[in-house]
Amino acid sequence: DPKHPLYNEINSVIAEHMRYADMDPKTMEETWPLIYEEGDMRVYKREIEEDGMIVDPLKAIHTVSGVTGHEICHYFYNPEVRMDWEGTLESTKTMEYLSEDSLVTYQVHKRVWPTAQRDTYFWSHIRHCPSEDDSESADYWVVCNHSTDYNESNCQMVAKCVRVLFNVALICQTIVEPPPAGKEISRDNLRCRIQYSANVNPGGWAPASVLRAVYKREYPKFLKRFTQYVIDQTKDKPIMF
Ligand SMILES: O=S(=O)(CCO)c1ccc(-c2ccc(C3CCCC3)c([C@@H]3C[C@@H]3c3ccccn3)c2)cc1
Repeated sequence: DPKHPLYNEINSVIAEHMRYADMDPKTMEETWPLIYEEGDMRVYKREIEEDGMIVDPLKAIHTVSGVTGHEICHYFYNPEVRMDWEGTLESTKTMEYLSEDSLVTYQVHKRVWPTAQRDTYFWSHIRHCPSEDDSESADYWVVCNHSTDYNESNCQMVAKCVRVLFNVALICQTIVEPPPAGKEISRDNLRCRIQYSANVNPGGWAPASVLRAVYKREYPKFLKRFTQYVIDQTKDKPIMF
């Protein structure tokens, strides 16, 4: 029985993202042009236009030491800390908690000259996908942010903003190097493999050259800033497995 009106939609969007989980860099590079590489971070992008709109899908694979997938997803999902790490936002407002793992948010992005200011209205969902008993499958934590029009009429929107439509997923896998026998697991034994995918439709006219420059500049910056934020927030805290 659907727990709330978006329950079924969320389930099918998550299932779709999980189908593409675990893209290894080899397979990626065959079909996704690499646009940025720094340390363990690789950012890939395809150039796609839909009725004259730049809708370039983006995928990033990153490995971050010292944190778990649960911690990465916890801070990515938590609306209370969004402004602490999201440098491109002017405002964020939690409109409604659908359950403790699903909520609806309205955000206004900082204007990207010369384009009109953008806003987003989306559901967020956080989920732990444990590996099955056969332990073939891996253990994932997932957060998905997806545009919606659910109860939009209740939302006081900022005038003149162009609505961006998007579908974003953050899929994380924790790798634990077992510590010496009898020793407790410390953050030195942790690595988190992150797969970030973003499909963003800018929602209205924007010059292709400007958009592609923004994508190329903003995504790596965004991923670096967010992952560093989680490292800083968790370093003196007990590990969230
Ligand atoms: O990971 S999330 O779910 C985190 C929720 O806060 C998310 C991240 C980014 C966006 C996003 C929204 C608008 C725009 C553009 C479109 C025209 C003018 C602004 C962009 C462009 C790609 C560039 C960009 C990338 C990263 C950060 C900010 N800017 C991205 C949406 C959601």
